[in-house]
Amino acid sequence: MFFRSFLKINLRTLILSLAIFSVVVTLGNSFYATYKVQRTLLIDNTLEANRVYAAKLAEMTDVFLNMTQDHLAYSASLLSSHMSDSKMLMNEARRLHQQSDTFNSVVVVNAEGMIIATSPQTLAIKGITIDSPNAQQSLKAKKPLITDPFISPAGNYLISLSHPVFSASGDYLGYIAGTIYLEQDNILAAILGKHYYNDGSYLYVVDRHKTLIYHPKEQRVGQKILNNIAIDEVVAGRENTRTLFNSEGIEMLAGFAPIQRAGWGVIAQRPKEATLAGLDGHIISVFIKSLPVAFFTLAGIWVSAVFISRPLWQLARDTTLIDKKEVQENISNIPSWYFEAAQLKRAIIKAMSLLNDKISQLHNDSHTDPMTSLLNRRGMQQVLDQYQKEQCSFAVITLDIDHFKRVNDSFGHDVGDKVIQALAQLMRNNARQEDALCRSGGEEFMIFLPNTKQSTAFKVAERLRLQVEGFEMPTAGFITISLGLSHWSGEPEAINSVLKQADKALYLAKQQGRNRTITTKK
Ligand SMILES: Nc1nc2c(ncn2[C@@H]2O[C@H](COP(=O)(O)OP(=O)(O)OP(=O)(O)O)[C@@H](O)[C@H]2O)c(=O)[nH]1
Repeated sequence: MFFRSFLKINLRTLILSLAIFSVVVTLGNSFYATYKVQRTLLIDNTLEANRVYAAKLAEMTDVFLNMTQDHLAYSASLLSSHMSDSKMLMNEARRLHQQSDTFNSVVVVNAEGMIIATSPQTLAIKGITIDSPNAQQSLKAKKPLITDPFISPAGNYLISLSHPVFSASGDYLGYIAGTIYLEQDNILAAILGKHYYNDGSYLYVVDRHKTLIYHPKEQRVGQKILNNIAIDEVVAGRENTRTLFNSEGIEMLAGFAPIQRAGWGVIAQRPKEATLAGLDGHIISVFIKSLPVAFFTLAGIWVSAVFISRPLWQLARDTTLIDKKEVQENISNIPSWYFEAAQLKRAIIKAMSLLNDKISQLHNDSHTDPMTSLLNRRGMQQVLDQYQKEQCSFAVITLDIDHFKRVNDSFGHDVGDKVIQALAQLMRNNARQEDALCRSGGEEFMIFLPNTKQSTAFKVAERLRLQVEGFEMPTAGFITISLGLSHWSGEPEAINSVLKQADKALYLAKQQGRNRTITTKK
């Protein structure tokens, strides 16, 4: 069923459908590929931008920590011969504290762990011996150190950078330490704590134990984060990018880098949704911009489809009217501008002319007598139908060879045939172009003379009779014919009755002695 209706689709529709299908598939595929490429590009670029940003901050933090350690080292060298000079200790602590916003406080601790100088002095911890494990890290280390975050005796959440103080003879005398409060303003907070994103992006810093040191949500500072692949990697010292879900289940594009000096990690991340937010609009604008070209392409295809299919369509249409007279000329006039159409047109024209020849030959064969090439009874009937249709008056002569049996009997059938053919030729010689000659039976003939008066027809009959009489037939010699004549002047008289009258006249001619022409009396 489908196949049958499929066959009825015309070539133009087929070309158009195929072209539209190809255009839609190609465009759709291009949009999909563009979307995919843009999406991957946006994600990769964002991941890379976050990694670079995190790496830059990590590098700046490393530079800052190195510089800070250098400052502490310088102070430690100044204090090595003045650890018992409390005024000197106090002045150096103040200088270090006040020269920049690096430290929130500075303390000097002796080898026994007792705080012997502070700045600011309001700290009120001078004389206290430190006992918390975190605070004791610097004492035990006896080398430059950045502590893990801890809560100070004064209740601040901080980290401490310390440098040991040795005497000229190399004895350990204590250390000088600067503290950086993680929840207050200072240079490190300015580097790591303040960022100006407004699209849901943010940055945070973890220490070597995966504890948050800086985070935009201050309440989360101090929280330990487990099950975060970015944090796992960055504390292992790797700089990389990752797509992950944050604690709120939001998909994030994270770039991270370690701060080598402290063993911390900086993680910069942006929501994937915010990254891709503009992409749909971008693709829609690409689609809208490509519409005019798509429209003109389709219009071009449509025009081409019409142009290409027209010759074939015209050929197909005209071949369905093959029985119409003017079809061959119409087909010849079809402009077939490409090879296949031209070949097809040529083949159709050739087939049609062969067919017409064959048909007219068959028509001739079925309407003529093969021996004499005169009309047979079918041909005669066609002529009569034509006269009747056109109301064309005519005279009819029926004629018959006299004693033809004798010819056959005396000379044989072949000679008889030759006589019949010779008589047919004599009839032809006597006839006008418009006369119709017919062999109506074995040795019986009829001559139809359109638009001819009975008297004229009589003269024609007599002329023929005399010619036959005077003509020597091959082998058989001389013969005679008898003729009967009648006339049809149009309706209402039936044509058949006119033929019967002619037959009757012939019969009379035979009866009256043969070799004569008899006209019917009306
Ligand atoms: N050779 C030959 N003979 C034919 C043909 N058709 C009919 N005949 C013969 O024509 C003869 C007609 O004979 P008849 O009907 O007796 O008439 P006829 O001998 O001509 O005598 P009338 O017509 O009375 O003068 C028959 O012998 C047929 O066999 C033909 O095609 N060829």
